[in-house]
Amino acid sequence: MSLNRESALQIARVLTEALPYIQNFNGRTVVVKFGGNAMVDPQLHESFARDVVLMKLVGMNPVVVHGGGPQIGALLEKLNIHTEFVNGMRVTDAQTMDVVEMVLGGSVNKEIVSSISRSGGKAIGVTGKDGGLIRARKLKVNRYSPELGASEIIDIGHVGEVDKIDVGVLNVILGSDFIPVIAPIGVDAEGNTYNINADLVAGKIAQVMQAEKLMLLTNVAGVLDGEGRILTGLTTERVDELIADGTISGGMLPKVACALDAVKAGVSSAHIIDGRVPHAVLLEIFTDVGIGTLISNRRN
Ligand SMILES: Nc1ncnc2c1ncn2[C@@H]1O[C@H](COP(=O)(O)OP(=O)(O)O)[C@@H](O)[C@H]1O
Ligand SMILES: CC(=O)N[C@@H](CCC(=O)OP(=O)(O)O)C(=O)O
Repeated sequence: MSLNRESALQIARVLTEALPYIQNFNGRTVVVKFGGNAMVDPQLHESFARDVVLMKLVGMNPVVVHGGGPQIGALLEKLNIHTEFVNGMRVTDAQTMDVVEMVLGGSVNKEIVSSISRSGGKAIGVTGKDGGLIRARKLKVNRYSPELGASEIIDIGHVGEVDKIDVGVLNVILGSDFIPVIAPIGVDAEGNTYNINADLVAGKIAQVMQAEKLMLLTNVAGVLDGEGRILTGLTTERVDELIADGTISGGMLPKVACALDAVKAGVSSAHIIDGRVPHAVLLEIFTDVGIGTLISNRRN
């Protein structure tokens, strides 16, 4: 390949721009949540895997947590099983739980492991059941009832929240130089299985690992305001306002909540980024280009 001087300098500029980031992030943990929507496109899948492998090769510790909502939805539809969401969480009866476990712990998890391997990396795929990685408890969901004129706690079945993460399991995987790829399924002390929103798992793992960054890849440009404009930075106060006035709703609720919890608990920064942009992870980590919403713990 022959390059003219201008193009060669441009490439060199981009590479040198990455240098301080490579130095700062050396040995640091970065938790990346790969959403089910971004996985649907094979090219995005491939570019995501390459970004993660590159992070590992330059000395970072990427930890991948994945979703799979659309993939679960597709199998439920094939099986003629009705599904619905409350506050961004899938109502999960016993039959749905079986499908969730099959899809998240099976095809989705293994597809990510094999794309990382095709890109030259080494990954180990686990669910939260493996090694007792994710101890879960049943999630209590509050929903406003117009009939009662107040909020009520409703039962949405086998949906969990993280009770405890066993960091030892992650350290064994990371210590052997593998990239952990984690499906968001947990288990309680009695052995009951729970479906956990992947954003919540990513946020908790970032907290217990005291990660440098939590990155939540999604299918929108970031958190949007009422006019559809991207909000590049969000503070605790602003988030509260946007939830109260209904601007942040549905699947964005758990994302924003866990990003805030993570930064409050010591994670240096949390980002909600556009997973539809090829190499979104790479751009966020190694360049000055901002491609989503940065959530910080600052109060104005
Ligand atoms: N203020 C907001 N800004 C952006 N997206 C929002 C907002 N409020 C609700 N959403 C919805 O949240 C969705 C992202 O959540 P979700 O579908 O669960 O994504 P993922 O599969 O990536 O976890 C967006 O596609 C959008 O429909
Ligand atoms: C409780 C709950 O809602 N669990 C999610 C788990 C998968 C997930 O979070 O997938 P995405 O990140 O692709 O949305 C679900 O059943 O869809």
